[in-house]
Amino acid sequence: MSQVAMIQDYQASPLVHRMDVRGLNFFYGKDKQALFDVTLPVYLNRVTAMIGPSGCGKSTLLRCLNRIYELYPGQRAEGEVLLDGNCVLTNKVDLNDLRAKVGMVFQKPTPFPMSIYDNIAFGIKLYEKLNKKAMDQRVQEALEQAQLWNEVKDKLHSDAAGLSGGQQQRLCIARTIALKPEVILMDEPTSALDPIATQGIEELIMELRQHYTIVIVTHNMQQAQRISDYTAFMYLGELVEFGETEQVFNQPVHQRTKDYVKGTFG
Ligand SMILES: Nc1ncnc2c1ncn2[C@@H]1O[C@H](COP(=O)(O)OP(=O)(O)OP(=O)(O)O)[C@@H](O)[C@H]1O
Repeated sequence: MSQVAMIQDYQASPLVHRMDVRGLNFFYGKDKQALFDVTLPVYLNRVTAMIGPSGCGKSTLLRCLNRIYELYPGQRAEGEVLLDGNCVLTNKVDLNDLRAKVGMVFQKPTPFPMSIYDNIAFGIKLYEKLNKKAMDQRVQEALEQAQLWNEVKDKLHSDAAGLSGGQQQRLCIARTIALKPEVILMDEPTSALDPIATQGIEELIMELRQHYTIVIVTHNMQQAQRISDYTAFMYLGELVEFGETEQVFNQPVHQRTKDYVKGTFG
């Protein structure tokens, strides 16, 4: 199926809010405010792309969705990020549960220094006690969904460092999927990859949309157009425009969005 056909297919299913960001402000220390009153929905089984010039706050916003900023002292969010009706920014939401429900894939593939199999099993063991057969099955399912199984099924116990960059990134996606998350956050997941590996990851993202909700930060506007259903355009920490990708790129409402998507600035 062509990429365009795949996108149209998904838009037929009803639009459901999977997460909601409301009035979000973010601070690095006392002096630096990086997000200003950001409000947007994250729709179920859709890919949402965050675009905008360097330093506009895309990664900061992504990092609020699973509260990963809490690992760093002095970083603070105000406002609401709702998942299943609960605000994930409060201590009432258990951080381990949250990180399992909202998984993250980073810019550079970061496999653990262990075998392909153990890279996947490691995270599962933190949350569940599975017997060998169930674990084998879960590892296989995750690798199949990440479209890596056929390439690695005969070398599951080899070091993950021996995989190519694109394979390593698919392994990281498999590792995230293995925890059965509801939402997957991706921070420029293809920027360290060559064009062929990039295409593989883009096709994978469109497949994964059947089962997961995906939010991706990308610098690549063609990529945002190819793979996302919704686009958020940010500038200087503010959300300038949010809408269907087709509309944001072809009929942007705001002049600043128009200038950015046409490449006039940024
Ligand atoms: N650890 C930090 N301490 C202080 N300021 C930070 C920190 N990380 C990011 N910032 C600032 O917050 C703002 C938003 O940064 P962020 O990384 O979210 O932008 P971005 O849009 O993802 O940029 P890029 O596209 O370059 O990755 C920038 O002004 C940046 O300098």
